[in-house]
Amino acid sequence: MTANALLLNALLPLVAELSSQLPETERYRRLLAALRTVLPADAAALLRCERGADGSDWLRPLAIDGLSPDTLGRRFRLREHPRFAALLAAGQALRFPSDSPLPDPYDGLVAHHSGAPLPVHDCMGCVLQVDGQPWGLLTLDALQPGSFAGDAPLAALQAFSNLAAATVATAARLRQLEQSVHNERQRAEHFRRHAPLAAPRLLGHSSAMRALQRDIATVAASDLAVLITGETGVGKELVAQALHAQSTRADQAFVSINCAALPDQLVESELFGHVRGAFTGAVSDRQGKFEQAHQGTLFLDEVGELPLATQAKLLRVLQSGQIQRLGLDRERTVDVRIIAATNQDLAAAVRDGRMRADFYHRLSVYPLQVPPLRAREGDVLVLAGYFLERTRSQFGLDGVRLEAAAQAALLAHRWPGNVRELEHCIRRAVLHALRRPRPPTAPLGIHAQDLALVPSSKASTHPGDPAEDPGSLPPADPAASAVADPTDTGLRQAVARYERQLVQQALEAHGYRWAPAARALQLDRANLQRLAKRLGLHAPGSPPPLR
Ligand SMILES: Nc1ncnc2c1ncn2[C@@H]1O[C@H](COP(=O)(O)OP(=O)(O)OP(=O)(O)O)[C@@H](O)[C@H]1O
Repeated sequence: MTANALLLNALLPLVAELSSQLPETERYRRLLAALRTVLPADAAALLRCERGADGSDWLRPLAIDGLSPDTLGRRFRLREHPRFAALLAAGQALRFPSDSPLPDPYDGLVAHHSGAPLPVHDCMGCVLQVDGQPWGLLTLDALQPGSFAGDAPLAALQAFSNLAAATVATAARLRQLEQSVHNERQRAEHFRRHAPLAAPRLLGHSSAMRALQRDIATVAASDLAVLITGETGVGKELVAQALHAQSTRADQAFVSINCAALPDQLVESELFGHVRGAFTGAVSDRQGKFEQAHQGTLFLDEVGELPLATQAKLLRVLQSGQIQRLGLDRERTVDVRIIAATNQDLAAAVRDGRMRADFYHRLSVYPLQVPPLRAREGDVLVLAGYFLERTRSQFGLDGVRLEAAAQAALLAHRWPGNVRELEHCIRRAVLHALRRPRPPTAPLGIHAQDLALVPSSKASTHPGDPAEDPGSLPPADPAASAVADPTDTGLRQAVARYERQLVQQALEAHGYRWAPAARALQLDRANLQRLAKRLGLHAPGSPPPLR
């Protein structure tokens, strides 16, 4: 193989490795290994030029090959090492005569030769220039005199050094780029956490909503704990955001936690944080939601789901303002405003012993009731328009029109899943309407049947009837709820079909939320999820499959 081919063979993998995730030390080590395949030597080193605080110049080994490992811990002061100084001054590849009287910086450090000083040997090196400045040095030592004789080794070293310098420069740029991407991400994350929450659009002109808006404005300015109640999907989280956005804490964090979404063992660690080793799996220190919300607002969603023991701890935090990370003795003071929400009857939960009375009273200093959608006269169309517009722009449609019969159907429906149900219904209706052929420029018309609403659902308006109670199933569609005739299909299939209807109805009734649907079916959430999966039902939160 020619010298050039050898050089190319050694360098190509180096260039390829530039884009890999190799740590810097490994990259440099491979660079030296490649150098030694081009130019056989007993020792090679890559050293970085550095300037000390006192202005003196130093060389720090970055990678070594054939030198004792402790070399990596040394630093060479330039003025004490005339060979290094000569290499830097030369600005190009330089070979020292075998009998050069200049002391060798690697005396006693060559791995296969423990003696010092080194005997007569061959030594050459070359400076790596990056952006016109000396960046470092490559050095090669061969114990056999004459190893580097002739012009070829010098030329090869020079060519290698030029490419190595380019490699180093590119690696440095990649690192800078990674660093700036990392910094940008951190800034964005910081901004996301601390940016003032844009006041959410709490749509609705009904008198019930106007009263709620007034209540929000009244209590927002205070630091009182607020308990937001209302059926599932009425917009409790939106109300919490509105409270925060109108409070004096608006430019601080709004942190939310869904108390139903976490297993009991994790809730406390999520709320209060933990230190490394506090429990199995706590591999590092972690801030809890309270610390994240310091000076801001903490929103405890589905607060009725908190275990009793956690309620007691939370109560202490609310009274003292002191939190303690799991596994740490020390307490820290936090300044957090609590807003909690629930779709349960917490007073009943207190009576049943599922909620501590003291915790309940502490939370409900200022209760806010969000009205169900059916109690907001006319708002359903305002909201439908808003969701239609959002879906239109998501799907890149020119125009979407709600036909008169569809408007009437929306107004007639009782909306047990409230605004969330409406949101899903509109998205599903648009998808449904899109399946109909239409002239390319015509706006998409949403017909009543696209909404797939159950017309009988307004029938009952008495308090306490199934539709008033978010825990119950909505009135059933006669077609959907007819029990499958087992003689048609066999018992097993008929039962599966019936199960599927019940689960589907419960999910729809509860805005496709697992927890309340599971409660209504008297199952626990995990069992319901397994059952829905087995029955081939879609996940809550995603629009249901088209019928
Ligand atoms: N007045 C409103 N204006 C605009 N969007 C609304 C309004 N009320 C609710 N929404 C939307 O409806 C959906 C459900 O609202 P949200 O999650 O706040 O309900 P929730 O009462 O907290 O539900 P859950 O009890 O299930 O936790 C969200 O997408 C929310 O943005």
